[in-house]
Amino acid sequence: MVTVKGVMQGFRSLYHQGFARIAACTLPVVLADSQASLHAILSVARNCSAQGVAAVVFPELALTGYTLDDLRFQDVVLEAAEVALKKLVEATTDLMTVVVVGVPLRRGDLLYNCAAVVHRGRLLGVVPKSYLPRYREFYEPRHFTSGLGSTGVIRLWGTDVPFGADLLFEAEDIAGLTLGVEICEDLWVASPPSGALAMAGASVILNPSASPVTIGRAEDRTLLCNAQSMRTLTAYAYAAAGEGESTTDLAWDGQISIHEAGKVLARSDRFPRGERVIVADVDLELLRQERMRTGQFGMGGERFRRLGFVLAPPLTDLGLKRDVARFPFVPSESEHLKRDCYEAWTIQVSALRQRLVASRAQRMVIGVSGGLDSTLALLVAARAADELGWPRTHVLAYTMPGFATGTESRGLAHELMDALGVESNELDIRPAAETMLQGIGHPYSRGEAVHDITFENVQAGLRTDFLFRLANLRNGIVIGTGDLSELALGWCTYGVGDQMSHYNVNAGMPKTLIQHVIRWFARQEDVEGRIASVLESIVSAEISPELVPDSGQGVQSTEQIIGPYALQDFTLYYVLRHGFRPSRIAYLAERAWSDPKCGVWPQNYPQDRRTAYDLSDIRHWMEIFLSRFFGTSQFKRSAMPNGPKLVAGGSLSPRGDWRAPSDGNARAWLEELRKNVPE
Ligand SMILES: Nc1ncnc2c1ncn2[C@@H]1O[C@H](COP(=O)(O)OP(=O)(O)OC[C@H]2O[C@@H]([n+]3cccc(C(=O)O)c3)[C@H](O)[C@@H]2O)[C@@H](O)[C@H]1O
Ligand SMILES: Nc1ncnc2c1ncn2[C@@H]1O[C@H](COP(=O)(O)OP(=O)(O)OP(=O)(O)O)[C@@H](O)[C@H]1O
Ligand SMILES: NC(=O)CC[C@H](N)C(=O)O
Repeated sequence: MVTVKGVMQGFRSLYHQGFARIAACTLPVVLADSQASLHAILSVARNCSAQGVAAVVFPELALTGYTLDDLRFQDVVLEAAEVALKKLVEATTDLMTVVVVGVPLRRGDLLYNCAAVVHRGRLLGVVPKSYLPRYREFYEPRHFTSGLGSTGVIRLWGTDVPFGADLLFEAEDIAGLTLGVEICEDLWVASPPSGALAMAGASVILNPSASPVTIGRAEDRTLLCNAQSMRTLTAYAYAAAGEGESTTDLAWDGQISIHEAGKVLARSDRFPRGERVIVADVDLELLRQERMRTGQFGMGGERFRRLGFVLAPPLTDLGLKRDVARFPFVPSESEHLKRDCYEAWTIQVSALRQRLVASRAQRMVIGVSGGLDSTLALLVAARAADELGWPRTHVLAYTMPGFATGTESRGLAHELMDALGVESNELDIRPAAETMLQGIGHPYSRGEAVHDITFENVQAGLRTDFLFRLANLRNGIVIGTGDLSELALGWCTYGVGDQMSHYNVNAGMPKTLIQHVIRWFARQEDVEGRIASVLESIVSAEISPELVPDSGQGVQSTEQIIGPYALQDFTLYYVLRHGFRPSRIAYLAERAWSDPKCGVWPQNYPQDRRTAYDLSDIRHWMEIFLSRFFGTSQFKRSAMPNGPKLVAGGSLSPRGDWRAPSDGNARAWLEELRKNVPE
């Protein structure tokens, strides 16, 4: 990709970052007055071009109006439409935007319902509608011929223009921007043309429509657009006719929407008076990445003709017209968040229940620190016990204070174990830790204040050792607590340490989601007030491993060492699910995180944690993420215990979602970050 003046200049350009700006428009038509419609269409197209829009779609037969019935055969109407189309082509010479507009066109002795694709003074091609509805309120075959399977040219104003259902419009200067067109009913059939267009490479489908409104039809359209964009892994822009269409027997609501891989990116109000234009930046790199993973695209491309055009978009900062979630693992919409919490929780409980049955375990053993991870794991264990009809006392919970255990977390651990009615135990690991430190000749045993990794890992290791031996002693299995974010960062003690367990219910759980699941659980109707209140206290506390004693500078803060989980989970999501370049993730992170007043925070997210991160924070913490994720921590994941995948963003199990060499390095990622992200 070319940039204006070196790479850094393009950093904030949406086109440089692999997005394309797409628009859909509905506008009042004047029936059989192509000149008036042309005027309105041109004014929107000019506006789109000024905003850096790559392609805009207008409704079906927008140049004449859809509801002409037998007037469609009137020569005066058809000639005026051709004249208007010619004027439209000429008027776009200086516009960057590809204009897709519906128009009836004669080809030989036949009439077709077409979409004209116009760019910078050229009619790139004409796509005829394949499926003509003839049921209920529709009579299209009375006038039009189906374009299904058609290929060739159409002669207009003395020149031959590519014509057919086999056309793809390919931007030569924008990687991954290939446009395909289908028209209204084409989307409603069992196998829409956009399926084959996408398989052949179309990444953006534009659909000019004229869909009369009846009760419930809006949802049907949304369902179809979402499903088709998901199935074809495309962006799908839909524009339906509205004002000005005849209401003889029908009415028109002018629905417009832009979808991407199953999600609505933009939509406008329906039944508008006057024109409506929506604009969204579609993620071409995301679509390419998703397609590459499925390995099914790129087939059957030989029977399509590729018509090139040069978009030449500005590579300046045009903003980004799409929501970038601060927390990709946590939906901000409250009903959606509740649903995800329920799903995560239910998956954890059911997976553990199955493992308990299969392993014939009679008890569960778990270390409870009073922190987030072990709290969630304990809740899951207690519910699994209930569902199997076990007494709660078969959950053997151990709090195991070490050299740096705070009184607050210890207190919370006891309150939680008591409130849940599990078997509550306290096991002081310090005597054993002292023996071990002495045995290995650690300076701490000689009275020196050396709190190094060995000092930390002796404690984490002994806790695990105790839990495993207790499991042997009491016919149980050890329930793991380490979460997905810790696994990503290698933030756990390997082997004889919290990296290991018999079954880890949290292995697929991102840190940023855990607090929401615990809060959601605490607010369930059947949860006792006492349990709810201890859970709220746990969720509010600072995240700390409590392995190093407080030397007067406050409690050891995990996030000061490995970075804010908010940012690290952001990077993790895009690395794991989409394989994006670090600089692109940094660009997205800046959009999501630089202004705390922008966008929606998840419900109940504490006000005092609503922070901002600027690009230099993002760059700094991403270096740490990349070094740890690609450079030093894979060996811990390669040997991780079993546990269920939870989020669509991915899991890190080498048997499930993520395989990587245990002796890799982070150089390529760090270089890309340093080279392409401004300091
Ligand atoms: N590729 C590779 N293949 C095989 N072995 C490899 C290796 N790379 C390093 N190693 C070896 O692995 C060892 C390092 O790994 P490890 O022993 O785990 O130790 P390490 O990763 O250095 O330390 C564990 C870190 O996790 C933190 N932690 C521990 C426990 C709980 C929590 C929490 O908050 O939840 C945090 C703790 O504060 C510490 O910073 C070294 O002996 C090294 O030589
Ligand atoms: N004082 C403790 N008593 C019992 N178990 C502990 C204690 N400290 C740590 N553990 C066990 O080791 C795991 C990892 O510990 P750590 O507290 O260092 O960080 P964490 O991963 O943030 O977990 P949590 O949120 O549960 O504290 C805990 O989930 C818990 O199972
Ligand atoms: N113009 C059309 O092809 C309309 C048919 C389509 N089933 C709809 O209602 O949207």
